[in-house]
Amino acid sequence: MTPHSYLLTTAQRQQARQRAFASGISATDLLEADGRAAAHELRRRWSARKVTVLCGPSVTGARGFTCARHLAEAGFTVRIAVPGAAESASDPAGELSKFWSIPVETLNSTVIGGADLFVDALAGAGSLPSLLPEIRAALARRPLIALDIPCGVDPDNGAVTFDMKADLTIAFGSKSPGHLLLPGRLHCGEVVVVEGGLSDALAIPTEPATFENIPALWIQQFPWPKAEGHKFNRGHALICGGWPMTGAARLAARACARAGAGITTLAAPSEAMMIYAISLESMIVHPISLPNDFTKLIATSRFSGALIGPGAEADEDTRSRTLELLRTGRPLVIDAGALSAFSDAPEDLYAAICGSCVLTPHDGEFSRLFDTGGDKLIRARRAAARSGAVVVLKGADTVIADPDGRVVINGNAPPTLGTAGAGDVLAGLITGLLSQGMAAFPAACAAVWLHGEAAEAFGPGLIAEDLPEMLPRVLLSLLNMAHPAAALDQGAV
Ligand SMILES: NC(=O)C1=CN([C@@H]2O[C@H](COP(=O)(O)OP(=O)(O)OC[C@H]3O[C@@H](n4cnc5c(N)ncnc54)[C@H](OP(=O)(O)O)[C@@H]3O)[C@@H](O)[C@H]2O)[C@@H](O)CC1
Repeated sequence: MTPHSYLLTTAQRQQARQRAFASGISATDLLEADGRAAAHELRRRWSARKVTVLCGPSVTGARGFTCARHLAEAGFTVRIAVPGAAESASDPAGELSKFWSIPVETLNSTVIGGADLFVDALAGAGSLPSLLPEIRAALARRPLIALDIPCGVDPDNGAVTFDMKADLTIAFGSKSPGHLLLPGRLHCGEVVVVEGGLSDALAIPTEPATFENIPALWIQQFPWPKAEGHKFNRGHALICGGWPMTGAARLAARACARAGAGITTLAAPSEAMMIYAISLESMIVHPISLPNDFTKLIATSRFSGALIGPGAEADEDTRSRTLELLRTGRPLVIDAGALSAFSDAPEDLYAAICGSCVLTPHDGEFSRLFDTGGDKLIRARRAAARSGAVVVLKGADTVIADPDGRVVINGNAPPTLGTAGAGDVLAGLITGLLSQGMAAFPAACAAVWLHGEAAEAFGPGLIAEDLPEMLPRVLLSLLNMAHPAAALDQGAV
């Protein structure tokens, strides 16, 4: 895992600052570097104009003061406004005030009026109920740039207590979970990370580690086809099909094959045999008629990864098949009906999980199996620790948690992914990667990222069937990132 995708909580940032102080860097040095970097980013985007910087009493407020000075030196007409009495503005760095030449004013309609640009350096100032509606309305009429994170967004979990939306958020050194988790993400606008005063080395956090889902996290482990490979050693995936909802497993099977599985076998209820056989031309469809057909299939098949749940009834049959698959010890994805089949006794599922296993619940399925208290990071982390499986807690801000405590937050999913069958495709993608030997946590992260990229590449009008068909394009750009020379060989420019 690369340090560049670390997401730092407030406590981890404070610890990083303490490490910086212990290494001889002063608070003033850090704030100067952060303020200068923020001003540089603003100057890159806007020419000199009238800007009002709203500074709270926290470290973010101090960054605002420093940024304001750098903007003034660059020719901007700058006003500084603080909530409450101007004379009560604190100086967190202790020494910074000697650099201020701009008068500090009380935040009110007058100081807001006439500005072309606003900088929100209020983070950590609480919910600011004192910001009057007319001030908020004025702020909404001009570009609003937040330092660290918009006022009212909790950096640790994305909870929102105050409705102020930024057009751009400037984060220092790394993002925070609140930049990616909903609803906070919707208040951040574009998020840009600038290099502030804290070096990467100082910012590497103590546990628990949380990351943004970027290819650098897992690209080295991605199972590209090998020159000496053939279909039997590229991964053999077993997909358990349902009836009468056959679409779900068919979508999963297509995604699984597109993710690179050399062979995809579908275990099909005999009533649905023809449907599966006709629509999945390159796949092996294996009929399941008698009660022990499934047992025989998994005893004789050399599958290296399996999926159960899409389109399956949440009943005793599904439950016992899931347990049978778990007993093989081979990599397994448990989704949809196979998760809900354990609603009455989730402990039975936890007890049976061993080896490489991924659970892919949406919020509804999650609530049937796990404790729903706490924010999304807490819920996913606790569920992974409790079950011993990698948990993919789906949503617009999908969180992937490993039982060892690592968590990844995904940020590339467009709203079009909220469509029937998209979850089935994701389950198939994970299965395809698992069956090729990729470990459960990176496989889940990679699949979630590919899923988001495929939807983004397709654009508006997406239905789940489009996702597997977009994968070749997305995989080619991933190959470009991994091995630029190899991608050139395939005609990429
Ligand atoms: N072509 C096919 O064959 C297709 C087959 N499919 C198959 O259908 C099966 C049923 O899947 P399912 O997810 O629709 O139903 P189910 O498990 O009853 O949960 C639904 C309840 O949970 C809640 N809920 C909360 N958050 C939620 C969220 N993010 N997404 C969804 N629900 C959420 C919500 O409760 P509410 O918020 O309404 O109170 C809702 O009422 C499954 O096997 C799947 O593979 C489909 O994939 C489509 C294509």
